[in-house]
Amino acid sequence: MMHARLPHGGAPATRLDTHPPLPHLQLVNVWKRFGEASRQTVAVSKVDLSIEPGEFVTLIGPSGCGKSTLFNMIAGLLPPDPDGSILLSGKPQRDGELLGKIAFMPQKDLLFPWRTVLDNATLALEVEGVPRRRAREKAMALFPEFGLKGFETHYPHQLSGGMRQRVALMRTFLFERDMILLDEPFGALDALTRAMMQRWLLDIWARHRRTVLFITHDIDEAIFLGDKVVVMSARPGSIKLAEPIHLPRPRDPSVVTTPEFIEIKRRLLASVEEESLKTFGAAGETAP
Ligand SMILES: Nc1ncnc2c1ncn2[C@@H]1O[C@H](COP(=O)(O)OP(=O)(O)OP(=O)(O)O)[C@@H](O)[C@H]1O
Repeated sequence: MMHARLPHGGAPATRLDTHPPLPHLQLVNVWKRFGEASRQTVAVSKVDLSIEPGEFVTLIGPSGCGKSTLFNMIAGLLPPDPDGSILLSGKPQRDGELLGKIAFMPQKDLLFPWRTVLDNATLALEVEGVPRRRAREKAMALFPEFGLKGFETHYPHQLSGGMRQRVALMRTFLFERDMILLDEPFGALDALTRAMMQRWLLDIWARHRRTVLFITHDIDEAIFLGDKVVVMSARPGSIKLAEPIHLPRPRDPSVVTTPEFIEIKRRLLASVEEESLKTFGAAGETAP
């Protein structure tokens, strides 16, 4: 957005100042502690993170480092401790205010087995109060793009793993929010399906231009998809590293064999492994 500033005298400004857009999401000193005093678990500590409008950010970290806790706080499902704040487009969000403002897809696809693919896809819209007919029209328009045309009246058990994930993603996209959180959406898929789904998701993202925060355990996936890869430390999870990925888009699968990709991977792998070893060490200390 451009704003012309008028100097005090009221004469027209001689130059235009540009104000960069506000970050879509800002986490400022975000903490989450579970339990009381001596039995307290600090799941997330002093997290500072900024995500720009339209950015695709991938989040990676060792098991149990607090990724899902962070995700739940951003989705408005869990209140952060009062130390810090979460801002959406520059506006601080008080308790409960975030709920419903961000679309999210949890780790499990949560498709209802007794509902058809179409009825699963429209679920979030129905909950929002969109009339059933309108919800169905909106969903039907997305079926070809999500590779599900012809499967509208199928039931989840009749679909492959990749198709189920596409139904869950379609439901998330249909819940029309500018920001989408995806918690390991491809974690359970075989390598080939996963690679296909990654390319497909980038394609969808390029067309719909939502802001995405994507949790993964896979470093290649994090680099291939992301504009920025964020590495979380071992619990209590904080941001250890935020690495911008300048690989050109659209990204071809062969990018993973380029020296640039391999160099980024080497750096990130060292960082993630250091944290995983801490988790591993801590588990060893408490073992009987
Ligand atoms: N409701 C809760 N009560 C108490 N402790 C919790 C609660 N939720 C999470 N924790 C603890 O907080 C820590 C972070 O958990 P979280 O599920 O956020 O990690 P994660 O990084 O998503 O793990 P994974 O990668 O294995 O899915 C863990 O030690 C977990 O046991």
